[in-house]
Amino acid sequence: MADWRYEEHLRTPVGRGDLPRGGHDGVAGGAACGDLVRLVVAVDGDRIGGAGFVAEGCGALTVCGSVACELLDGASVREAASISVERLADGVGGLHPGKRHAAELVADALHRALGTAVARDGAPGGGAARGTLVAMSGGVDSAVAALKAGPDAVAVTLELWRDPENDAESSCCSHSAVRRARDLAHRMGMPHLTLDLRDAFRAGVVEPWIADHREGLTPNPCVRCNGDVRLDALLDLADRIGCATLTTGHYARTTDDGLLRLAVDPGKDQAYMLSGLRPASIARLRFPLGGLRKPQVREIAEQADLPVAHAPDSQDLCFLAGTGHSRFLARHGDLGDRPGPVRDAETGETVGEHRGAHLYTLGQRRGLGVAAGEPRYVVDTDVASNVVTIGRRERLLSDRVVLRDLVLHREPWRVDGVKLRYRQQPRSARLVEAPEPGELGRGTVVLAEPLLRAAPGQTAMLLDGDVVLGSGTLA
Ligand SMILES: Nc1ncnc2c1ncn2[C@@H]1O[C@H](COP(=O)(O)OP(=O)(O)OP(=O)(O)O)[C@@H](O)[C@H]1O
Repeated sequence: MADWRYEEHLRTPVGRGDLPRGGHDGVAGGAACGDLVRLVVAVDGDRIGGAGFVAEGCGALTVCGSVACELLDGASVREAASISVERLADGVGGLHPGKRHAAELVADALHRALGTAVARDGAPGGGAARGTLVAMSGGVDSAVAALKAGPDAVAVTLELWRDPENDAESSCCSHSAVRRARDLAHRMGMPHLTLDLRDAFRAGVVEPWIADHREGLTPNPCVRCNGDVRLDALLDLADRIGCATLTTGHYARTTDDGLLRLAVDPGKDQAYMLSGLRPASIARLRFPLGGLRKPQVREIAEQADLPVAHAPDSQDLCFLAGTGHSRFLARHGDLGDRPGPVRDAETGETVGEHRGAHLYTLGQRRGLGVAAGEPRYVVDTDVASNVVTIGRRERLLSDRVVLRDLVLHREPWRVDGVKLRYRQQPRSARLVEAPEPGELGRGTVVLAEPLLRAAPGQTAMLLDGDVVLGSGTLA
């Protein structure tokens, strides 16, 4: 027999149709399952100012919406962010497994609404700062970072990408990753917020990535995402929720004077992805994994019984998961295949056909479809004439790299190393031309030994030993 509370919520639902003015929407469900819930939450300072919902579909959805509104009544933002699927189900003495779906949808709608309400109306600098804001992607690294975050931590997951064809569901950008992260945080007893950054991500990361391909560049969207999109939004949220610092699962370290430092594990180091950050942002970041190696991280996760202890590492750009590079450009950037000639740099002859110059990058060796005795590399791509030129390795060797949009946080003479690709160890180098520290400009790096040229659009990270002094973009 159903719990009396279930019947009570069904008969007289709390907050049904009673949507607070000035509140923010969270919607979950839809045509696929026939259940749809819209929850509206208003935030006043660090408390919930009001909550209401409308639901279409099964009765359990109305019941869970009603339980959510009851729990939200008079709650602080942190208490609201702690409302888990379990709490919703417990509110009616447990739910039949077939009805759990309703609690999950209501939790999705609630946390979407709450995240938007806090991001827009939360009190900046309100209350004494306590604890850290932990960025959880649903993967093992950020779960372990969360374990090490200390008391009063609040977790947040960014919803960055949702494709109409659902193609990135397995990646850290996707909605299933948001659910996974929220469940993990709630298991650890941590409040969790969802922040919908899809518009900013599309405008600030995906569109420029497509535009760069159109121009024949090889962009680095992770650097842009970390710098301009997600960390700024996360630090703003930290202010609004009353957290002094931001903790992430990046493999990187910081120095006492506010600069980035390479991680202990060279195979996992992610300082490159963060090298565009301003020192003011770096000073607020905490990287608990910077001194650990990946097997140690998995061991910690296993000991804590985290279900993601053996989750695979993310391999590709998050928004490409399940789609692939060329298909994504065709679908989202109208940059379909455009066959053209592959020329040999030595002879000038056409030696094959490529799929579109925008799909190739300097230094690329595989996927050229050209049989030659000795290895051939892409030595030039020209999107205007749609020609890809290949040649011997020596054609790509260079000891000079020109950078644009270069920013240094210390004097140029300190630079003694550079990293030109994510998966490349730092190389000895010095700067012979550079803007003043803190100013944006052009610069020239001279390498101690010639190196295969990296593609225009890639990031160059400048180092003094293992300390990151700044970064620029290959011109
Ligand atoms: N969607 C997201 N929401 C919140 N934080 C995120 C998100 N994606 C990444 N992060 C944060 O950035 C860090 C580095 O992200 P990256 O995409 O490189 O993940 P990763 O190394 O695969 O880590 P994880 O195992 O936590 O997914 C994560 O550990 C996490 O702290």
